[in-house]
Amino acid sequence: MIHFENVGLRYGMGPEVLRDLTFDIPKESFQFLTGPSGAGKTTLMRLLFMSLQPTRGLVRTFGRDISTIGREELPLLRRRIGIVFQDFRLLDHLTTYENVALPLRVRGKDETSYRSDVIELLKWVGLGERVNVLPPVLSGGEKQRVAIARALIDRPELLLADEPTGNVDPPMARRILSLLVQLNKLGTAVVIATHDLTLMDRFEARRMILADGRLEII
Ligand SMILES: Nc1ncnc2c1ncn2[C@@H]1O[C@H](COP(=O)(O)OP(=O)(O)OP(=O)(O)O)[C@@H](O)[C@H]1O
Repeated sequence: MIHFENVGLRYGMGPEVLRDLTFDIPKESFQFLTGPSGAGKTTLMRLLFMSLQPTRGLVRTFGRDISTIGREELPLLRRRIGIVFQDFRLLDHLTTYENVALPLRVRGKDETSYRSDVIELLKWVGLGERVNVLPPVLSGGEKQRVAIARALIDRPELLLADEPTGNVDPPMARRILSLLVQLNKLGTAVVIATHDLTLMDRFEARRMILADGRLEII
C-alpha cells in the first residue's frame, strides 16, 4: 500500500533527519513507530500523510509516486488516510457529533446520508452518550476517541496515530489501543507513533524503530 525506497529528508539546508529509509506498509498491517524524541517519528508520519515530500528517494502511496501527484489530486488520496494527533485538534465550538461529521460536511454531503454513520461510529468508540456535548467538557480519553472517530468517518485504508495515548491515563491508553487493534481486525492498516513501551508490550506487532535518522524493523 505504501512503499519507501532509499528515502531521505532534510528540512531546508539542515542535516538529514531521515536517511535511507526502505520499507513497506502492507494493506491491513499493524505497526508501532518508535524511537527517542527528535528521532523523526512525526516527520515520517508527515511523509506517510503526504504533507511532506522526500528530499531524495521514492515514496509510493496507493501505487502513486507522491512527487508526481498534483495539488488538486492530493485531497482525494488523503481521504484514504485517517490521521489522529496527540493534541486531538477538535473544534471547541462544535459538538462531538459535529466534529466527527465535519469532514463530510465540508465536502458538501447531505446530513441525511451520514447522520446514522456518525452516531454508530461514536457508539463504537464508546461515546454514544456524549454525542451532543462540546469538547471542553470531555476528558482527554474522550477527546482522543472523538478524534479517532473523526479520522475514521471516511473509512480510510490507513490510520496514522501520532502518540494517541500521550495525554491519557494507562487504563484509557489500553482502551484506545484495543479500539485501534479492533479497527485493524476490520481491515484498516494502522501505524501508531509512540514512546510508550508499556503500550507496545501489550500488543504483539511490528516495531519500526527510528534512531539517528535510520530505521530498524523488528
Ligand atoms: N519544520 C521543521 N523545520 C526544521 N527542523 C525540523 C522541523 N520539524 C522537525 N524538525 C527537526 O527534525 C528532527 C525530527 O523531528 P520530529 O518531530 O520528526 O521527531 P520526533 O521523533 O517526532 O520527536 P518527538 O518524539 O519529540 O515528537 C528534529 O531534530 C527536529 O528538530
